[in-house]
Order: sequence, then C-alpha cells, then structure tokens
Amino acid sequence: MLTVTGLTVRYGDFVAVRDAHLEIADGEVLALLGPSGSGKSTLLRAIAGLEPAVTGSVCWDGDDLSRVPVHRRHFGLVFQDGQLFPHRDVAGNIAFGLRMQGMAREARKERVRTLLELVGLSGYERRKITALSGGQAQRVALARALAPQPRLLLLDEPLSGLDAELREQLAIEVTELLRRTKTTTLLVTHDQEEAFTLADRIAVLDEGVIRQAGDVLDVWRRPADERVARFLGVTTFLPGRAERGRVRCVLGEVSLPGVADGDVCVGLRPGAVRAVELGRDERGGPGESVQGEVLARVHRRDHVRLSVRPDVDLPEVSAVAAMTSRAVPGDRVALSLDADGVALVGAG
Ligand SMILES: Nc1ncnc2c1ncn2[C@@H]1O[C@H](COP(=O)(O)OP(=O)(O)OP(=O)(O)O)[C@@H](O)[C@H]1O
Repeated sequence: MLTVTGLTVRYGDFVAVRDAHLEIADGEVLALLGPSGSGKSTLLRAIAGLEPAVTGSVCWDGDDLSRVPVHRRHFGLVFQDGQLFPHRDVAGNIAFGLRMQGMAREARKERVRTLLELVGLSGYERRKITALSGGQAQRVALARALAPQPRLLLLDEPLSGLDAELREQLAIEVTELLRRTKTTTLLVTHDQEEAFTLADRIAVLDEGVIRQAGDVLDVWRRPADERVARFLGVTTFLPGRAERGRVRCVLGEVSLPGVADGDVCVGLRPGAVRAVELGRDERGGPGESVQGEVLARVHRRDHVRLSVRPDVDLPEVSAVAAMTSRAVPGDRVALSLDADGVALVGAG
C-alpha cells in the first residue's frame, strides 16, 4: 500500500504541490485528475523519487522511501510518449528491466511473450520501435513497465498523445489489463473520461492542492465545492431540496437514493437536462414539466445540443435532445432532468 503524507514539492519559491495526503490500496487504481499545471506530474514524480520533497513522506507498506533511489522503489513508469529505446526492438525494450533484475534468457523470452499477449501484440518481438504506431508504442511501454512486476505502476498521461477514438479504446483495454493483473496504479490525467473509465478512486488536484479524493461515483455525484464541480463538467448551479431520496429544483425532480433530506445545491452537467419537442397542440399546455423556447441548436457526435430559455425564472440552459430531434430556434420544448448528469455540490 502506498501512503503519501503531508507532501510538499517546490520549484524554487513556487509551491507546485502543497501538503498532499494520498493512499492507494493494493490492487487499486487511483486517478489524479486536474487541470493543466495543477501539479499532477510533480506529485507523480515525487512519488517515483524523481523530484525531492520539501516536507512529507512517501511510504510503501509503512516503509519510508525518502532514501530509496528511483530504480530501487520497484515502481513502473509510463509517460505520455512511452520513451522507448529506439535502438532496441520491441522484445529488447520489454526485457530491459528483466535483464537488470538478472533474469535468465529463456525466462526473459517467456515473460516477454506473456506481456505481448497481455497488451495484444503477440508476435511483435522483433518489430522495430520506429515501425510502431502511436497506440502500439504505448502498449509496448506499458508491457515494459509491467514486465518486472512493479508493486506500483505510475502512468503519466499515457494516452494523451493518441487520437480520440484510439484513446477511448485503449483506456478500456488498459482498465481490463490492470484489473486482470491486479496492478496497484496511480494514473495522472487531465481527461475526466479517462479517469472515470480507468479508476476505482479519484483525487482532484487544483493549484497544487488535493481538493477531494473518493470513490469515482461519489466524486462524480458529490463534488466537494463549485470549483471541483466545474472541473467535473458542471455548468449550472441551482438551489434545490432533497426529500426522501428525491431531489427537486426549478427544472424538475430526480431520484437520488441515499441523499439526506434538506437544502442542496444542484449541479447540472449539460446532459442533465433533456429536451423533447412539443407538438402543436401541446404548446403552452399546463403539462407537468417545465417548458422553454429553443434559442440555438448544435449537432454533436451522438446528440443535439440545444440552448433553451425556460419559462421559469432562469437564464438560458444547455439541454440535450435526441439525434433525430428537429427542434430549431423558436420551437417549444419540454425539459426534464436526467439523474445521471446531476451532481449535489458541497453535500459532503
Ligand atoms: N522543473 C520545473 N521548474 C519550475 N517549475 C516547474 C517545473 N516543473 C513544473 N513546474 C511548474 O509546476 C506547476 C505544476 O506542474 P506539473 O507539470 O506538475 O502540472 P500538471 O498538472 O502535471 O500539468 P500538465 O497536465 O500540463 O502536465 C506548473 O505551474 C509548472 O509550470
């Protein structure tokens, strides 16, 4: 188990990470999520032993690692651009750490074969590094890091250099692989989707400070404050009321089991508000849901994003309509809330 206690890292006078506390249990994947420049890489590097801490400690199973050099920590590292050795072939790269460990030749060969199978590149042993695609190179980097069976895998934006589709696919594959190998992992990313796909738990870093850490769903559902919520995609904040597992606000009501009764701040991601066009005879009717007028429409990959002025006392809100929706500016729509996009901000 990794335990980081009160860790502070400075570059000159600038404090890049302040008083960080983190724990990663065996077999767990923790994503360190935060905007660019928030100190994610610095914290990862300090854990790896690549950056000295001013104060605080990094411990493994209770042992302080401050005097243990990088290569003796038994941590695996993967960066954004794999940093493979260009003059070695795929097998030579993966076997590198194993040679350092003094593993015999035959055993090395077998381990390389197993690792290549694990990352979906069976038969690539003799391939040159320069002849790999970006996605293949990252798979090899992952195989190289995993080969010596590190007790902790440190991934610093491992998928950022890849195009969107490949990134999504590899994120799913890597998740599978980490679960199967029960690898304890710290993943640094600025990409929420990647963090939510890969991690069991998430820590949100902002301006060098860990603002919140918790289970993926908890953080998604209950961001600690407005800043964290905005970073997690919340765009609209409304006063609301929770009662017997239901949360009500001016735009409607959703079921959120387990929420304590009382006043709440309801955070809406764009997908939280669904819009359906109203037929001619439904216009202005007393219906149950809030209605509004479409101000703008934009096509997205798998839905239509509408800007809507609700009839209630609220400024314009973002809403999502089905790909087949014909709603255009001037049309009337009925709005409803989708619990999946709703967050309770600062609800503890
Ligand atoms: N070697 C360095 N010397 C001085 N300042 C640095 C150094 N490395 C990073 N910083 C600064 O420390 C802060 C945190 O940087 P860091 O790279 O840890 O952030 P990050 O969250 O990983 O960002 P990104 O997602 O853009 O990589 C930034 O303001 C950065 O400019």
